[in-house]
Amino acid sequence: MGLKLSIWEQAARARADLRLGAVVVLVRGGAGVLAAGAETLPAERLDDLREAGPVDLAVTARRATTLKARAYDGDIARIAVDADYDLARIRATADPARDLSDPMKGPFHTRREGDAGLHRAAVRLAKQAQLLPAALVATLPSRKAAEAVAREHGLSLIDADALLAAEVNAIGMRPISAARVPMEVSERGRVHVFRPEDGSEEHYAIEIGAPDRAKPVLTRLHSACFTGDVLGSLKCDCGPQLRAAMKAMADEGAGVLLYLNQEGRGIGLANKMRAYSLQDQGFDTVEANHRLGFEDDERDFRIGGTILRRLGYRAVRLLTNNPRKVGMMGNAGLRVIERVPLQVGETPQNAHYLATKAAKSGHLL
Ligand SMILES: Nc1nc2c(ncn2[C@@H]2O[C@H](COP(=O)(O)OP(=O)(O)OP(=O)(O)O)[C@@H](O)[C@H]2O)c(=O)[nH]1
Ligand SMILES: [Zn+2]
Repeated sequence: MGLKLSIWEQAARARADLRLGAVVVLVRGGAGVLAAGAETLPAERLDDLREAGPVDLAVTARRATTLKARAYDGDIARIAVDADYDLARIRATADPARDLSDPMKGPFHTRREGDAGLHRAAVRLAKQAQLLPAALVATLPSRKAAEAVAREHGLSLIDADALLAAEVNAIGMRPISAARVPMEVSERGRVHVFRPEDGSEEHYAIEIGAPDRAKPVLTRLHSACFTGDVLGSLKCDCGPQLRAAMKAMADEGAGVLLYLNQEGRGIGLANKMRAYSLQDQGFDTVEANHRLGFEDDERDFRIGGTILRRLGYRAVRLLTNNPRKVGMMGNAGLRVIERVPLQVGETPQNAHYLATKAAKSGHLL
């Protein structure tokens, strides 16, 4: 029957479940677990997890470093949640907000026996759901037992290997709608909305002027920055970059702006504000992401390449200072004929931020 959910559909549903505080079931080989977001799980469900089996808090190796917990599983650490751990302590372990004012209550016991594949998938789902990258994981006796729990309680059931494998392929993008939007910089504007086939956030392509598909088009891959784009925040250079890119396209008579909903370099606005709060405590933009348990950049720029190809473009002149964007466009089958620097909007408030990106994230000055 065609009613069976695809791995994308299962993952989209599980992301929504985690955001709500619901428990999902993950299976791999003969093993199965219950998994939940450390940030969202209600207190009464922690007792249910404990009844089901031994509970771990799965965090990234980045977060484990801050906690001084040993990560035996490469990118993941499995912290044993002892019986005396309450939810407040679990959340304080996952959330760095009070690392300084309320220093960690370690030492932590991290597991090294057994396999972390299910924990890795749980953290991956939490990241995709734009929650703190930390998951509570209760190990069940077997895959069969896990499947029975999923059936009995109507919980989402996902194969962990299929979830992690699905990310390897670039996501398909469906064009949904498009219309003319005259703008201040150019009366000839056209906004296209694309919907990813994995049910994640929509992205936009804005054609300015009259781009010729036979020639390399002036292009900007812009990641959403609510604070910079909308509020005019002085902490970053996003707003000035956005406007300068649009003006360059208008001056040239043609260009494509890709407005990608990857707020906070892919961690979402809630986590970005957590990162800003850490920056208020003295950490730089990269350290703040790491303390939260994220990489400094969690974006997948293949999205932009896929959209450009759908629109019929094959070669670009890319407005950016970020060499990773150039590399990823190449991976998505777009030829980058030229990198066009985009250095605007330096303020006293963002000078340190820009210097950090140059020193630690490879941005070109
Ligand atoms: N996590 C995090 N994200 C931030 C911070 N400051 C800005 N951002 C996000 O960074 C992204 C802006 O990056 P871009 O300007 O697209 O890209 P870039 O990597 O700086 O490369 P350029 O093309 O050279 O501008 C947006 O998604 C912002 O929301 C921060 O301190 N922490
Ligand atoms: Zn910004």
